[in-house]
This record gives sequence, structure tokens and C-alpha cells, in this order.
Amino acid sequence: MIEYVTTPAGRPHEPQPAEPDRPHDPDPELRTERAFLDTARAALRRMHADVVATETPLIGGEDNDERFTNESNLRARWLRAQSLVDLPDVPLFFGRIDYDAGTVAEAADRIHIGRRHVHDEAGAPLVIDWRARVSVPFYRATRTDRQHVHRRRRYGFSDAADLTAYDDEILDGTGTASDAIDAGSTEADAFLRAEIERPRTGPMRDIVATIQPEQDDLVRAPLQPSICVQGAPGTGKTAIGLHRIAYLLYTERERLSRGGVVIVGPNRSFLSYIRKVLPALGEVDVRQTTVEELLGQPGTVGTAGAAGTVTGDPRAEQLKGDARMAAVLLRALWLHVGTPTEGILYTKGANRYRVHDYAVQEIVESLRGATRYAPGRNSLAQRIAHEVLVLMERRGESPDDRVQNAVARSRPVKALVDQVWPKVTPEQVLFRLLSDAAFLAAAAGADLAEDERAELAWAKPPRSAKSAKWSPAELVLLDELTDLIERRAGSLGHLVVDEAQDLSAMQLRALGRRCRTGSATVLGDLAQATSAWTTGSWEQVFEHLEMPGTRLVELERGFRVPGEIIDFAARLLPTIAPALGRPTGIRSLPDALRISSARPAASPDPQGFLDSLADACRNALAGEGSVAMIAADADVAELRAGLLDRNLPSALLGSADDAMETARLVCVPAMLAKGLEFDAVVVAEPARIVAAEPRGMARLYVVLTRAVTSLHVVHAEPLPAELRDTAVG
Ligand SMILES: Nc1ncnc2c1ncn2[C@@H]1O[C@H](COP(=O)(O)OP(=O)(O)OP(=O)(O)O)[C@@H](O)[C@H]1O
Repeated sequence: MIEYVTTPAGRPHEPQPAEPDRPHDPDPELRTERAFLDTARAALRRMHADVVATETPLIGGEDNDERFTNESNLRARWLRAQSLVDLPDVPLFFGRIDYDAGTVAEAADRIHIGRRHVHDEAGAPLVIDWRARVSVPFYRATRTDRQHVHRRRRYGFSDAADLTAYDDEILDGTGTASDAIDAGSTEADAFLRAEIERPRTGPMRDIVATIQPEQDDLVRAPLQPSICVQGAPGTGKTAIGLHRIAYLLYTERERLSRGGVVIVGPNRSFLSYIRKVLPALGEVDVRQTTVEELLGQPGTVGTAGAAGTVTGDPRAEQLKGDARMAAVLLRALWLHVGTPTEGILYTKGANRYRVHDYAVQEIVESLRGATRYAPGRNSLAQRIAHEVLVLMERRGESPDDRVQNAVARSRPVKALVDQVWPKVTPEQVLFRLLSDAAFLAAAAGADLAEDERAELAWAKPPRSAKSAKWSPAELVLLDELTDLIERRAGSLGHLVVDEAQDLSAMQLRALGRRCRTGSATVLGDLAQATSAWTTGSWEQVFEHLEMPGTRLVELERGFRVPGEIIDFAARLLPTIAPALGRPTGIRSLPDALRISSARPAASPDPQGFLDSLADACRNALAGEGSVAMIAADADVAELRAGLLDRNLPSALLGSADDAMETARLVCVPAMLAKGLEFDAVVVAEPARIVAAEPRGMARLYVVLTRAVTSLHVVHAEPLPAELRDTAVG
């Protein structure tokens, strides 16, 4: 429970950083910019203090509406204060554009662009939000299409967010020779490279200072239609999704805050990795969750779990994620509605009214499938009651609505409804489906073959629906049944689904249901599909989400992985995703890839292998930034113990949310590597990663594409054939 405080002295007043002590800088322009930064930070502190100091008026009274209004007002102010906290390590602005004189009405021609809007006491803007329309040319203007921009300035900052340098691009060629470095984009590329190569020390950072034009196009795409980004590893999909949320909250805040915005990621480790991006962009109210949590299934998948995790029999779990299950469940539910063989006799005083079985049959048939299951039960009771009322009227009575309701609730009507259209829970229906072969056969119709039904059914059914321990895939089926029984309100304003290629058809249906009136940003890479139930085509994903008009965009320009590494990993593509384009890396690092054969495969020697692995890790740790040792899930603990024995302290990813921040060397089970990145990566024994699961080759592709600076593959067993014969040594 969050506490909202109304007094100036109370939280959420965070400590605000003071201006740093700086050595005197000889460059007057830099001095001016630094002074401007100080002014802007002071203004932000004042804005924050104003919000904290303002009393939120509370409405008296204790009824629900008044309490709700008070809570909402306090929360809104709390959120506003949070969004105005000056984060000590996040620069307040990162760029500036100088427009041609007179371009921007009611504002200066020179604007500083930052993560949020800052204004002075008189209300004049000091820093303009990057999301504002007037900021767009910062990202889009080129020398050939300069959009009235004369100069684009980018700033360099120290780790403490102190301004240390600036670089200018003069787009109209009127600058001095020294200013006019290459406006074509060498400068921009250098900035981008520096930003990408800045060593990583923990969670993901925002990319707001260097968003590329093709990314900007997606970040600023309107709320409708939904968009899907198919992108090779490191093309910035996750970054785009997060910045898009921040952008949409800026342009459509009211609409979105009504339904809410949710980002769905593959597992807790990934969510922990991305958790700081939106707060750095001033957005503190976005739910970041896994599919399991969103479906209200906490605990089914723990820290180490992942969407696409198969906990039961893999083939059965795959079938349970199959789109055909939607039809099977629908039939299974409606099979509970029987054919009435008797009518009812309703008695009131000396009068008796009979509704015949054929009349009840007609009502049941007209309702079957025309409503959700639960409201159908009520309708049946009401329609029978209506028949009774007609009989009453025929006898000259004049019954009103109250009489109809009383009849609908009467014992004979209730008994008939319970018999013909029984009350059921999702658990009862699924329990029956998976434990009663005849019922499953009837519900399956032509949708499931006999052998599939045999695989789907429980080998050892639990004793009752109540004592069943549902697997993740079964919980998704329960979610579908819940909606079939009583329609769910699906009011999310916007949904971002990352690593969407791994979701089953039934999971996608569950997500789409929660966003019936909103829109979605779907992010993923078919080549990184590792779950058994992946649908394999984006068109099918849109169909399952029930978002047929989704716009599909493909990105191939990779920012994370150097060309040398992506070329190596891409050798797997003809095997795992032959239809996809070949990714490229925007950077080339000649020594980025190393492959070490630890011992001849014929004489495996665990100690020798561990020594080689430890050497590779030590070597990686000699560079800057984060280091990961990635191995098959079953091997990680043992390999980590071997590294610890060799004096290499490390954290185990999945053991705690902040594992990536507690040690420079992180041991990562291959299953959790998706979506993450590290400056240096050491991969242990690729063949075992491939052998560990049916789509092991795709898993290896994921693992090989996590490195920003260096990848070292250590193996004793032969490499997969696609990766052999490399000149790298
Ligand atoms: N325009 C950019 N400027 C600076 N860094 C960028 C830019 N675009 C992407 N990056 C960086 O590249 C890395 C990869 O980005 P991201 O994780 O969003 O890629 P992805 O497509 O989701 O990758 P994957 O498919 O592996 O999950 C991140 O460190 C991100 O910050």
C-alpha cells in the first residue's frame, strides 16, 4: 500500500541533488551551458517543492465516492511529485536545437530538450520534453531535410549527470569550419556508438538522447492502429516499447490513465532489468508484469520462471496452448446445458400454471450460444417466468415486474434451471474435460485427433476440481473459461507485449481480452522463439490477440551486437528462421568474438573445462562493465561453483531481483538470457544448450546475441555444425 502524504514535510519528498562543485571551465560556451543546467535543476527542484507543499483538498464525508475521489487526488499529486524528482544520475537535458529565427511561435528559437518539461517561476519553458512536437526535428532533421533546424547540439555528461562537453552539427552549412563537423551524420554516429558502448553496470538505460529515425517513427506512432515490431536481436525493440509508452502517456494521458498501461515481459529477471527506464523518463505509474501475474496467477511461475515455461508433459502443455482449445472449451462449457424433459408447474394460491417441456426446450435453444453462460442462466429463469406471467394475464390477472422476478426465483423454476443449465465454475469444466475421456471426446469434436486427446487428458487425475494443482497452461485455459462463463471487462488502454513470439495462442487470447478497447505494441523476433507453443507467424499472433489491423514493421539494424558476433550467430538463421532477413550490426569490433576449444571432445575433463571457462571470465572481467557466463540451465549451478572455487565471485541470475547489480559477473541460465545484455559474454558449451530443449538452436541464437563488446565461446563438445569451420581462434 502506498502512502500519500499531504504535508510539505512528508514523503514523497526525495532528497534533491545540489549543484556540483566544478573546476572553472575555460570554454565560455560550456560555462554558459553549465549555468543553464544549474538554473534548470533549481527550477525543477522548485516545481517539485511546489507540488509537495500544495495541500490536496480533501472532501469531507466517508462514503465510497468521496473516499475514492480523495484517494485519486492524493495519488495524482503523489505521482506528479514522483515524476518531478531530479534523479541524481539522469541528465536533465541531453540536446538542443537552434531553429531558424522565427520558426517557433511563442517560444525561443533555441530549445533545450530533456526527459521532462521544466519551467521557470514565470512559467517560461527552460527544458522542453523530448515528446513534444517541437522536439521531433532533434531526432529527424538531416542536412537534406533540415526541418528549419540550423544547429543540433548534443551534450556529454559525467556519471553524476554533470555537463562536461557538447558537440554541434550545423545543418544549413552556415557554421564555422570547426562547427560544421560532418552534419551528414558522422557526429551522430559517434554519439550513438559512445552511448551504446558506455559500460553497463546494472539495469537497462533509456535511449532518449539517441533514438534513431526508424525507431522514432515507431515510438511516436499513434495509439491506433496497434503495431508489431519484428526485430533482430538488439535492434531496440524493448527500448522502443518503453519509449513508446512514455510518448503515448504524454500525448494521450487522460485516455490511457483511465484503462491503464501494462508492459508484459517474459520473466521477473527481465522486468527487473527494464524497471528503471520508465521512471527515468518521468513515468512512474506503469505496471510491468509477466503474463502469469497479469492473469492473476502469482506463484505459478517464480523468479526463475518464464512465459513459455513448460512444467507438465511438454506435448500436453503445447496442446493446451493451441488455438483449437478455444473451440474445445466453448463446446465443453455448453455441453453442460441439457435438453429439458419436463416443464414446470408454478402454484400461486389455488392457481396452477404449467409451462410445458417443449416451451422450455424452445427457450433453451434460443439462448444456447447467444449469450455468455452465466447470464444465460438468468435469462432462462426470466423467460420461463415470463411464460408464467402470460398465463396469469390470460386468466385476467395483471402481474407486474416484481411478480416476474418472484417467479424467476421460485423453487420450481430454480430447480429446472439448475437441472438444465447448471451453475458451473471454470475449474469444474476443465477438471471434467481433462479427467473424463468421453466428455473430452464430445467436447473435442473434429478439433482434436484421438492421439491428441490421449495426450491432453491427465494420466493421473486429481481427486477433485478443488484439489487440482493447475499448470501454467491450464491456468490460461481457466482464464478463457472464466470469460466464456461471464464476460470480462477488458479495459486496458495500452498493452506492450515483449518477446511476444513465445506466447501461446491461448495466452495471446487472454492478453487481447484485457485490451478489447485499447491498442497494443507487440515486440518480438520469430528467430528467438524458444517455446514449444510458439505460433510461428505474426499474422497468427494478431489473430489470437483479435487485433487484425496491426501494422507490422521489421527492423534489422542491430545496435547491441557488433557485426562480427551477429554474423557468427546468424549462421543459425537458415536452420531456425529461414524466412527472416539477415540482421546487421551497426558497429564492427574486430576482436569481439573468441572461440576456445577447452579439451578434445573425446576426453572430457571437467577441471580442464572449468579452468578454461574461468580464464575466459577473468579475461572478460579485465574489461569494463557487466559480464555474464551463460550456460544450459542444468549446468549453471555447478559451473558457478567451479568459478567460485577459482576465486571468481558471481551472482546467480534468478536468485534475486537485483542479481545483476550485486556482482559484475552474473551466471545466467540460458532460459533467462532472453532480452538481457551484458558488455562481455562467456558462453559455456553451446552443444549442451542446444541439447537441453526442443528449440535449443533458437535458444543458442538468443544466448549468442547478448554481448555488446565481446563474446567468448568455450566448448569441449563439438560446436553445432552451423558454427564450425570458423577462422576465429
Ligand atoms: N538508438 C539507440 N541509442 C542507443 N542505444 C540503443 C539505441 N537503440 C538500441 N540501443 C541499445 O541497444 C541495446 C539493445 O536494445 P534492446 O534491448 O531494446 O533490443 P531488442 O531488440 O529488444 O533486443 P532482443 O531481441 O535481444 O531482446 C540496448 O542496450 C539499447 O539501449
